[in-house]
Amino acid sequence: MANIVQFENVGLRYGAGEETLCDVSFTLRSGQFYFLTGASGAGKTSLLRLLYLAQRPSRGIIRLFGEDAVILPRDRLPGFRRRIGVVFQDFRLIPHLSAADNIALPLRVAGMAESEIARAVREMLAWIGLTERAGARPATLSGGEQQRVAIARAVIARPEMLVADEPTGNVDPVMAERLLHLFHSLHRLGTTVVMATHDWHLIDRVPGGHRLHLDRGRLVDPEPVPPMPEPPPSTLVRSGL
Ligand SMILES: Nc1ncnc2c1ncn2[C@@H]1O[C@H](COP(=O)(O)OP(=O)(O)OP(=O)(O)O)[C@@H](O)[C@H]1O
Repeated sequence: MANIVQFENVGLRYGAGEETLCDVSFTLRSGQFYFLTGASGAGKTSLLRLLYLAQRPSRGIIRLFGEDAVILPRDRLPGFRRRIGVVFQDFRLIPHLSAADNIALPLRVAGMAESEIARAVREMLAWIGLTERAGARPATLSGGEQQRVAIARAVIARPEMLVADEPTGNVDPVMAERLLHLFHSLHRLGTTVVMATHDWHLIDRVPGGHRLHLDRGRLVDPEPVPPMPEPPPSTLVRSGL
């Protein structure tokens, strides 16, 4: 199995002061599912930004698709970025475009014929269960619906790697489960998935999934996933249990 990403002693410093990421080294293998965990402020978004080439490291080596990504000339960045689908924490859907046009965006940028785009978008809308909302603007969609549109846009051009920053952060547990199912189905098709999450219990839902854990900017051995908390006693009384 090929290595798709290699970080060696990567450090990232924003301005002066402490490094936000320090001596981060890991390898991601093609076709695997990775969870990136860590407390708020541990550096998850920063690490993902290095991964999808939105940010260069302050030091260290990053190899992406077998090439040195740190010294990659600027004109080769777009080609590399097209191989990576990104689901942003805040969705970043274009407000004046419909759900269908948001999803179509990567294919339009790539210059695909409109008839092919229409077919691919139809398939994507069906896959995310939003066929009926094809013409809706993002502001009229629920958080979970916007999230699914963002996922469809990230994967429509069949990226080799999908990077998602807290994709289940703003949705209820049922929607979180559905979104995870979408990611899992992509993983089964061979896409490498990297998902930052606070939701430790999602990790149990992906058999064979790997975990990278950040603690204040350093990758450390993850502690075991804590058991699901008991409901507060008042709910038990109310439900007569
Ligand atoms: N552009 C930036 N300029 C300066 N500092 C930044 C910048 N982006 C992030 N930081 C700082 O880097 C640290 C790590 O932030 P980051 O967003 O990577 O953490 P995170 O683990 O993703 O947090 P969360 O779970 O809350 O999203 C924080 O202290 C943050 O304030």
